Amino acid sequence: IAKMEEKAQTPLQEALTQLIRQLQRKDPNAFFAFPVTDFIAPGYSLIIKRPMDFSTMKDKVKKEYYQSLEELKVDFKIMCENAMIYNKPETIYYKAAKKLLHSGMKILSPERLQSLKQSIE
Ligand SMILES: CC(=O)c1cc(-c2ccccn2)c2ncccn12
Repeated sequence: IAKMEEKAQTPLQEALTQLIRQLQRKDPNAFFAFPVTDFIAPGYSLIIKRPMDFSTMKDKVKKEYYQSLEELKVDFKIMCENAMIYNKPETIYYKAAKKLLHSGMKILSPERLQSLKQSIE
């Protein structure tokens, strides 16, 4: 059976993987773990033009799509904003997104990213 070869992560990929781990801890219900389907959210793909979730972010890290830490921050904000667009304010998903966005902005603060960037160079 072919052994799945693990490719060594670059310093940037390492940092991105760590950040996603920290962010996902703030989503204990795993509402943001996987893409939202039209099955669980009727009409989702018609309303949300740029879907995003943590599994997609991890895939982008693996495929070296992200060239900077800021690009992860962009996707994270889109993910949270999508949930606050599709879901009504009184829903658990809207409230979870608002809370996640708030916690995430601390984890992805300019100061934190700047010091992380210096450690990668
Ligand atoms: C993130 C989001 O908008 C979301 C996640 C979910 C979700 C995620 C995991 C398990 C169940 N539901 C969801 N369900 C209905 C409507 C919206 N959502």
